[in-house]
Amino acid sequence: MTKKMVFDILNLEKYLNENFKLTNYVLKIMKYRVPEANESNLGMHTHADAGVMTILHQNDVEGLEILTKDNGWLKVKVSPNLFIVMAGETLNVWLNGRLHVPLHRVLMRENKIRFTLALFELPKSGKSLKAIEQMVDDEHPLLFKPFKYEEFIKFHISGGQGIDKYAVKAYCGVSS
Ligand SMILES: O=C(O)CCC(=O)C(=O)O
Ligand SMILES: [Fe+2]
Repeated sequence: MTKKMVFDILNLEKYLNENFKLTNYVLKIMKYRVPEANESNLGMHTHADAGVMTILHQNDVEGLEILTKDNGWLKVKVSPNLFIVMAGETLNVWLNGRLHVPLHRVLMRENKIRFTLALFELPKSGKSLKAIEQMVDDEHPLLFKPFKYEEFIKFHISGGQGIDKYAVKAYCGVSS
């Protein structure tokens, strides 16, 4: 739904049906245990989601923090009615950088086990992922080289991105 809204706003409706064939959905429940006294309270390090879109929902334990454009950490309040929708780096590859992809992390500040329900929209294997032609012009030069998600994952697992938090950008970003 959110992806449809984004495509509509950018006049990309005609690409939407084709685009849906490129992805799968994966539902995950994540459990974060309470850190031991001698452990860091970092539940998940700072990252951008590499896929297309993520929808997150939490139980009653806070912890998700989103890096704002002015470099502050926004602590997400939990609510039974709150679903967080986040753009991932692959969406921005298709849109040639038109979106802001948020960096985020999890800090375990409360002394409680934390659960997150996450629905990830992820690219299918074997498909070439590249900017939609309409998004590339003289004012918006190509920002990412075409790539395959499974090859990116190999690079990511091998630590190829180094300390770069935008892993897809580190993998196939066009250097200016
Ligand atoms: O647990 C959370 O709130 C965030 C999880 C997350 O960022 C992820 O799985 O990519
Ligand atoms: Fe994430």
